[in-house]
Amino acid sequence: MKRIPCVLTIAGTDPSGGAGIQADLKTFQELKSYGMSVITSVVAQNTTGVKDVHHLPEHFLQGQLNAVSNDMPIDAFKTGMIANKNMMKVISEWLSEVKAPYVMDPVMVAQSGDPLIEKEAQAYLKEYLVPRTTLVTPNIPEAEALLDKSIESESDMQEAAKMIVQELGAGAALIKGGHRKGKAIDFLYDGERIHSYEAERIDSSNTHGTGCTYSAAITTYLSQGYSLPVAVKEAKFFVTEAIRHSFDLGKGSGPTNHFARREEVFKQ
Ligand SMILES: Nc1ncnc2c1ncn2[C@@H]1O[C@H](COP(=O)(O)OP(=O)(O)O)[C@@H](O)[C@H]1O
Ligand SMILES: Cc1ncc(COP(=O)(O)O)c(N)n1
Repeated sequence: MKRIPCVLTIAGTDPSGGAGIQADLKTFQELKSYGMSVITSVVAQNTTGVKDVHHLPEHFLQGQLNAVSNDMPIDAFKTGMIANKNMMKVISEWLSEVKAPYVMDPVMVAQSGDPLIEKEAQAYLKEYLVPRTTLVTPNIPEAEALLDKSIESESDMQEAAKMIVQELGAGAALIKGGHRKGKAIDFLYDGERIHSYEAERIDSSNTHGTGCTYSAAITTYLSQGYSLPVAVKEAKFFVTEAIRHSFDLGKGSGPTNHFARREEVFKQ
């Protein structure tokens, strides 16, 4: 029997289950790849925000990366929250040993506005990690921070996607329009052309972890051999349905619903 595709996330945690490692593993499972995880930081957070953060020591990050890659196949992987430069260095060295597609969600602040990465680390991320990616998936504030440039219009978004590839050296860039008004449009530049992905804006505040879920879904589809534009198209459908069928859980911005594509959910 052919083995199951194996997919890894390297990210921070969310004990309330909506974002970070927990959202990634749920997505991998739902979309039918074998999920694995390496934790960078343990975050005390919920739908209302971040209460506390504990960054794992570098040797612990290294130990987890070695434990996975010395033993398991990796068909695609993603990174989410990497809070500081020292952790980025460990990941950067590990990257030289791994040949699989790499999706980076350049996580900077939580939905609640709480910072998840040290300011000085942004430059390191840009210089050493972005050029090693297959795809980077910034939201608008993250793309603005990466390019030091403001992004207002759809043509600014497309221009930003091109700049992240042509000037920062990413393999491809997907600029997500979740933070704008109107339709939820994202633009992918894959080094050849711009692809656009459009969905209606759902009137919901349950968007905690949408970026994590989206990038995890793209990574899962890449692990299954889909091309990048198709992986993004399928993942966009997944995240849109996950927002549409979300539950009002918690007192803040609730989580998305990772079961949303299942037939029994559509029948409700
Ligand atoms: N209210 C919404 N309705 C429909 N799609 C949304 C909504 N909010 C975000 N999205 C989509 O969810 C995905 C995640 O985008 P975004 O919220 O910008 O990322 P992040 O979680 O990193 O801030 C994108 O495809 C975006 O277009
Ligand atoms: C550990 C961790 N990683 C990422 C996010 C961002 O989540 P969002 O997708 O809501 O911006 C988060 N809140 N926590």
